Amino acid sequence: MATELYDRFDRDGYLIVDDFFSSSEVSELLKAGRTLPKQAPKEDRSAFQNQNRDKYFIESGDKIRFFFEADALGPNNELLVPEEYSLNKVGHSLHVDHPVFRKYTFDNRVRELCWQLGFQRPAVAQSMYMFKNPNVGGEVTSHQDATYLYTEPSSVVGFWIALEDATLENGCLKFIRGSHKNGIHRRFVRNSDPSSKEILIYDKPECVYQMSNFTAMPVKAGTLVVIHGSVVHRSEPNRSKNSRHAYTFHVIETKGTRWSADNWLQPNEPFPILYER
Ligand SMILES: O=C(O)CCC(=O)C(=O)O
Ligand SMILES: [Fe+2]
Repeated sequence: MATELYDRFDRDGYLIVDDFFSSSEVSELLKAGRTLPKQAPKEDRSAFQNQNRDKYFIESGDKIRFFFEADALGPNNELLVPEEYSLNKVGHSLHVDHPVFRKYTFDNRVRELCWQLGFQRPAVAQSMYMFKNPNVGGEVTSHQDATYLYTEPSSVVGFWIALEDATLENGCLKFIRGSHKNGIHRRFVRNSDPSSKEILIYDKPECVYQMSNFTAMPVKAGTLVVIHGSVVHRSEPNRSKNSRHAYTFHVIETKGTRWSADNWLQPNEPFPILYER
């Protein structure tokens, strides 16, 4: 592949595509996202931070499930903030089970971009709506997406679409430019120890990355950020008054690759494909 777009992605490990969705399309996605908190469970609130011990997370691959911000819940899981500001994210089957998110995930512009990146038979493995709400919106610690969504050989690419302006104040994405060239540093896998309470574990300790190596990527609503599976990225907590909603989904190559049996996400049906070359 010798497109300029591919060359930039290959050099940096990420790609910024301005105005990927129009403002009226962004409004439709935002409206769908803003109705999600009303559908969240009123009891049995599962904070995102409890994912290791939580079956709620591991079973969410083919469901629309709700993950609360730790700072939004009190000791008895009561809401400490208004319902609309309480969620960290919703995942992981919006691209299958929600008509609006399905429509934009399987949009021809997404297919075209996958084509330009060289995908042969791309499929969508998962999707998430990220809220990053004012005050409570937590940090996303430095990571590589291939740690969580691993194919052999690695092929995952994230599509992250800002539905509100992402700024330095509300926790825009930050990247270590070029870090996708240095391999996958650790994996998040199903625990083979049946006696352990932890269903999912990391196979290696947390990596330490130099904060000064990160480049912040503030973007306008409607911008697509394409994220290489091996590029190190993060986002800071939102301590501002503005939310930072985003819709994100992950594409994998299904031709000539194998989905890892160790991944937390194990599909009951084949992942839906975008096209076959
Ligand atoms: O929305 C964020 O802050 C992080 C999202 C992310 O890491 C991803 O979509 O891969
Ligand atoms: Fe990520």
